[in-house]
Amino acid sequence: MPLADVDGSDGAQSDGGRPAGDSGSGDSGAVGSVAKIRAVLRVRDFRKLWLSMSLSSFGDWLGLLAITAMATTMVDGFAASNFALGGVLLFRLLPAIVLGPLAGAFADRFDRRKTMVVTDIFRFGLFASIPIVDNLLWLFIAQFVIEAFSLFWIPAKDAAVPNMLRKDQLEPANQLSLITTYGLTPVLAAVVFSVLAVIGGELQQVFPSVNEVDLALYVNALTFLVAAVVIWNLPSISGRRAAGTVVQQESFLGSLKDGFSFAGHTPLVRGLVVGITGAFVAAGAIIATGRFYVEALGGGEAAYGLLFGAVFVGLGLGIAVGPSVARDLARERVFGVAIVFAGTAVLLLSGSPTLWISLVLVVLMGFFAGMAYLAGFTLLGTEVEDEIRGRTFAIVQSLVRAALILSLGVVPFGVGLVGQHDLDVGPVTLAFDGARVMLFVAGLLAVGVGLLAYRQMDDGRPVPLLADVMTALRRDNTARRRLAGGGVLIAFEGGEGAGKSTQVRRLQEWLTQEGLVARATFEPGATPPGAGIRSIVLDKAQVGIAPRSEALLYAADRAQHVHEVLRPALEAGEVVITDRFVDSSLAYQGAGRTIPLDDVRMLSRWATGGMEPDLTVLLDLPPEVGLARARGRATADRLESESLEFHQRVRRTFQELAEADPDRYLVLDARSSPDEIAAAIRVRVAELLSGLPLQTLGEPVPQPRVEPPLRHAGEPVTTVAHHPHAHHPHAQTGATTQLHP
Ligand SMILES: Nc1ncnc2c1ncn2[C@@H]1O[C@H](COP(=O)(O)OP(=O)(O)OP(=O)(O)O)[C@@H](O)[C@H]1O
Ligand SMILES: Cc1cn([C@H]2C[C@H](O)[C@@H](COP(=O)(O)O)O2)c(=O)[nH]c1=O
Repeated sequence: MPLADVDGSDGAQSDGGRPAGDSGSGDSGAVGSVAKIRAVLRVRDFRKLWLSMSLSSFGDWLGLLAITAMATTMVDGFAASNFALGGVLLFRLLPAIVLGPLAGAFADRFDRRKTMVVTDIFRFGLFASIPIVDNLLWLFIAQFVIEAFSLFWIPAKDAAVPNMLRKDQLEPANQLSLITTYGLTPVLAAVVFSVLAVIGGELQQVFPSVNEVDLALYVNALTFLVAAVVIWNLPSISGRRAAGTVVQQESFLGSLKDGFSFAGHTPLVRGLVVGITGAFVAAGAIIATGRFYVEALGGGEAAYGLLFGAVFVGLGLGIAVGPSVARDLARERVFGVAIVFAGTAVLLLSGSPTLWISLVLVVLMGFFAGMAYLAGFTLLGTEVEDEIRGRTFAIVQSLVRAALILSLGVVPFGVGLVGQHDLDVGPVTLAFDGARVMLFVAGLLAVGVGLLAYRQMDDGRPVPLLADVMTALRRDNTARRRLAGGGVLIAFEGGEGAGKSTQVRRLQEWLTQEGLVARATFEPGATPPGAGIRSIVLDKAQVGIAPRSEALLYAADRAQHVHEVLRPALEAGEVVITDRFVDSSLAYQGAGRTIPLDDVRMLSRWATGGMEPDLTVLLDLPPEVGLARARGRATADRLESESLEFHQRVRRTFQELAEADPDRYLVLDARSSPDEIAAAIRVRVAELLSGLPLQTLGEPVPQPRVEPPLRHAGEPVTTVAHHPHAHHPHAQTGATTQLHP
């Protein structure tokens, strides 16, 4: 995959790219949509493509305004101008049904950059020819051919974008494209069209044959020429095709068939196709019933305009803020759920008694539709392989247009067929009409396809939807990991000599006896680079380490620990017990060394990618007692040698952290006997693990007692019992049954 040129710090496609909605850890939620879009725009090739795309989109809207104006003025009479207008729209939508899939196969087979440049040049010529030929028939033909060329351009572009960006950048990139295409450029085109109307009047005095419509069409034509030049200079659009690495063995028809077969047999794509098509049938029904519906509510032109505008307000909001609302929820789920909600809004709309309620429902409907469209579009980019992406996009685009034509054509008949009726229900008389009935049917259809899409795409996720939504809304990544079958992280914290190592070892032994895969580990020093860091930070001879350097050293050890030990083990569904984690940095470097706590927190969050323990056991002990225990064990290291006040600040901070989040902490008096402490820990851990899908040892496997790396001379300590990537021959995943504390 080619690397696009990046001006800023953001990389292009890399293996580290994570699909939108992937519930992997990370702090992505904290990054606002605007920042993400800015980051996407720093990718130079994408920025150029986006600019040229925006220009073409602006031209397209301007062209549509000009063409519709031209068509209606070319004929006389109300009926004829309506026919001309309908003809323009029909000739715009029609080619998609026939040519769409062919265009997709073309995009997958041929160099996408060349396809886009050639189609742009043709569109330039055709748009420029309309005012020159100045004839309604040619207008229809040109319109048809232009649309046909657009059909080759769109899948080539849609399929090329994922090659320019990382997977996690696709959603903001789609947000940007959709907002530009359906929000900014139509408004700009309308403004420019009005300006051209003024200029056109002036110009006509000099060139009588040129009016504002001609001018708009020439400007439009020019935008395609400029886009062709820009795209020609973007080789990354071609992807691997440019390097000639794609060997086409099958025939054109064969690849076309493959496209349909892929869309029909891949549950995710099938779900997307069903959902998007059904949603557009419903959307068509809403457009087709709009006028009748408003009339039935007693509204006129202004009310219709308001309702129409409300759809776009909703759509825009759904696209702009939808991802922030959905947060970490898998986009496969967002898609189906959003369509169901949009359908429900339409169902309610069919029974709405007043225009104001209808307006609110229409905004809501648009909002969920926008969310669904963005999620679906992003999934097509992230989940469909480059080789087949063009065809998949094309099939969806064709079906969307076919769905619109179908419902725009059929629904008005339905409205007429039902007519207007009064229904006597006891003492009340209910008025119902064709528009409401059609809306009701459209709503039902949307809910149905939403559910169908959800079922197709949910693909056996272990997490119930409600729990998934709740944890996503709470931004609780830890709970999300646990729910998704990831392991459980338990941290032990406390001052020197509190008994952490002792309890970590005992807990690991008990869990293993209970048949779970449990791993004990520690900070600092559980990885080879970490061991080097440990020897530096604990070495009393290192007298000049600055507080910030010390914080960075511990953070570096932690980042490696997460990368090499914690994350792989958690992803494998293990119970991981760590002797010290982030809180130690907050207590020692934050309170002890007096670095602002927020700085230490930020550093740790960066190092861990946002990982948090599911449970922290704090063994609380007056420092003088702990230090005495520790000193009885070995000579004091660099931190143990700090003053009593230092260790008191450390203790106080541990206590404050626990007080701030009582649900996540178990605070125990470390002066109790080891047995009492171990028993209390077991009760709490049994509660935490109950029912979770964790790695279990298929049959009892005697745990190897690997001798720990030396932490304190002569001290038996907890160890990484298994190599992080070691395979447990008997391990399997299953819901944890009752543990026996
Ligand atoms: N509950 C307890 N009561 C009395 N002594 C204990 C208790 N738990 C552990 N000890 C003893 O205290 C000493 C320190 O224990 P341990 O190494 O488990 O503590 P630690 O918190 O891991 O210490 P450090 O943070 O300094 O590594 C050991 O000699 C251990 O036997
Ligand atoms: C993780 C971590 C540790 N420390 C300190 C705390 C202890 O004094 C030593 C580790 O020694 P142990 O015997 O293995 O507990 O390091 C720290 O200051 N900051 C941290 O983030």
